[in-house]
Amino acid sequence: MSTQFPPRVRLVEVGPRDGLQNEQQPISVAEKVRLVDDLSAAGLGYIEVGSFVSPRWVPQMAGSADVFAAIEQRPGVTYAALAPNLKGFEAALAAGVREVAVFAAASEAFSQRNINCSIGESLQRFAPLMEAAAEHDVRVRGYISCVLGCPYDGAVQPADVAHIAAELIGMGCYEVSLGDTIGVGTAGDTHRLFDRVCRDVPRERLAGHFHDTYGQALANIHAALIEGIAVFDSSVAGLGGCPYARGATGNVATEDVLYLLNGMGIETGVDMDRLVTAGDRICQVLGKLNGSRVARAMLARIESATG
Ligand SMILES: CC(C)(COP(=O)([O-])OP(=O)([O-])OC[C@H]1O[C@@H](n2cnc3c(N)ncnc32)[C@H](O)[C@@H]1OP(=O)([O-])[O-])[C@@H](O)C(=O)NCCC(=O)NCCSC(=O)C[C@@](C)(O)CC(=O)[O-]
Repeated sequence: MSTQFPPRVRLVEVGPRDGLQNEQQPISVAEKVRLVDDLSAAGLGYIEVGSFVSPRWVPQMAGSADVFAAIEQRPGVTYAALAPNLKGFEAALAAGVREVAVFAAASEAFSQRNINCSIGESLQRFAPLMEAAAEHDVRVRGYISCVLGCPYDGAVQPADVAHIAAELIGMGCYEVSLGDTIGVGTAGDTHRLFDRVCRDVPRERLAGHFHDTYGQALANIHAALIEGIAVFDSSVAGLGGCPYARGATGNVATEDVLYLLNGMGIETGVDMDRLVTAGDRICQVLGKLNGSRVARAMLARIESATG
């Protein structure tokens, strides 16, 4: 079998946002800034830094404007933030953010739990945001959660995901990231999903966002690569989880995705050693086990070599 894989993949690092949003313990602005700066120094060209959402809903993201003010903005790196509505967009704009992401869901129950409105209402809320973004020349990325299953509604139909993805693109999102929020999908599901969505949206405008709850994320990324998808979201050290999807573990670890891609000869521009160091550092700050198996293996090797 000869499969044509994309020669280059863009990694969207979501650790500082998706990774940290679920942490209960306080994390200082300085630590968040350090994480973002470590990640850009490792060569990541796209970093989701924070969220402009209600601090009552997601308290950990409350200081996002302060984080944006203090990070070192390297040329060529995109520093993005989530914005669920016009209020969030205006706050992001005031903080100097030049790229935002809106987020919808493929299931009604998750939409209600996550952003307190139906899928249709969420798209209506995005309309004035999209208008304002166009006016200020701010790029907008879109997310769809629960594309391979919902913790409340169960199965999700690929045709429904395709419909919402096409709506988001039609509204002006330059790319839509399809999120397996609870990590239940398999490689077969991933093939079927992208095969169906690509009938309505060009594959160049789609990304994959996999959580590793069932240990399937790398297999799903490989399946998506076969479908010609060349943008993947991941989180350093596998940090994360969604506050509105109980039991969902972190995103697939960036180190693990990088190891896969390096082994396939696919370019990313990311330096593994620096990335592992960045992940190790934030795990020590949080006092938690590193969720990347690659990082754990590399760190163990270094430890045994240095005695
Ligand atoms: C969307 C809302 C705000 C609706 O929340 P709501 O309560 O329906 O909003 P509202 O418009 O009725 O306003 C209620 C209050 O919130 C305020 N408010 C309203 N908007 C904002 C804002 N932007 N920033 C700050 N404050 C805001 C507003 O000003 C008002 O304040 P009050 O008058 O009561 O003092 C709320 O549900 C919310 O913030 N949800 C957060 C959802 C979230 O961040 N979830 C995690 C990220 S999504 C995710 O992780 C999935 C993803 C993307 O990674 C992909 C995947 O894996 O699936």
